[in-house]
Amino acid sequence: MLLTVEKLSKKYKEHVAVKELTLNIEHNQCVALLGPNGSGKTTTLNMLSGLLTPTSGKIVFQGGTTINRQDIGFLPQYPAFFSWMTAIEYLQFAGKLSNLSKRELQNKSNEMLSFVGLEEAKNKRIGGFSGGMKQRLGLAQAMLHDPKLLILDEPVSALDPTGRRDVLNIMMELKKKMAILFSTHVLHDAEQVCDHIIMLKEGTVKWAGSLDSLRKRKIEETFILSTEEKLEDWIKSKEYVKEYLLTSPTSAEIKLHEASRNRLLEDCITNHMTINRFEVKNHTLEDAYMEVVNQ
Ligand SMILES: Nc1ncnc2c1ncn2[C@@H]1O[C@H](COP(=O)(O)OP(=O)(O)OP(=O)(O)O)[C@@H](O)[C@H]1O
Repeated sequence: MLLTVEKLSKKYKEHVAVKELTLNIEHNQCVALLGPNGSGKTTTLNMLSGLLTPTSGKIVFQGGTTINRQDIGFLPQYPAFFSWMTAIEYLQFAGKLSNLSKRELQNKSNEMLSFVGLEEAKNKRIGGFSGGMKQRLGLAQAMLHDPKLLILDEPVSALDPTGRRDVLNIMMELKKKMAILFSTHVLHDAEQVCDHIIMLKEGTVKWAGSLDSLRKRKIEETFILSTEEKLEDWIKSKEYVKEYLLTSPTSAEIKLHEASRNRLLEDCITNHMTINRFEVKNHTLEDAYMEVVNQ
């Protein structure tokens, strides 16, 4: 195991931002930390990257109790750049914190800039860079010392679709070489690059596992009913209807109490309703995600 986190908590005064969080990351695994705003993602990543001291709990990195900064690459949510520096100057400046020799740093900086597609912009000032270029430069900086774990805080959230695609593509390449833990509040972004997700809500893990197991999670059957008649009053009067959502005055998504599927259909027929549609709704990954989040 590359990283094991046990019962990690962080309190800001009386406010518990992260509560007894437990997670594991294997070598070369790509994991998305998924959660709405304020769920504790940044606080967690800052603790794992050594920027923030936990209130309690344990972080075990490669079997040791101290985090070796050399083994971790970190891209914060809002990286600070000096706009007057050029891309290559920035990498050389940031790389001084690593143990690379001057020559190694020179070679590595050039290699990383070409890896993130900034070769041609390497002598340009960062002040003129787009958001996507800045994020790619931030990635180059985080990878400069060949870390074993790359921690990225919302790496694509602030980017336009092209910038998003570029960064996700770079992450696809990087995950062949190292483990990645990145935060996002967008399920679709998680789906693009990783196989594992950890869902956070109000500072606790709501669910953790592979995307495939989330997809296969058995979730309550929902029926789609569409008729010529207005539905609301009719649905309300049926005691076997557990929940419903009107998608139009004549269409609804309905959850039923057990074994009442036939009753719903029978009732429609007995009432001489004109059925346009009656089917089981196909659940998407998003539905499974929402069900877990709302539990
Ligand atoms: N320095 C701080 N002092 C006090 N409270 C804080 C501090 N930093 C974060 N919090 C609170 O802790 C909770 C978790 O915040 P955190 O930034 O970790 O969440 P997040 O999931 O990263 O959110 P976002 O997606 O908005 O970045 C929030 O309720 C936030 O208001």
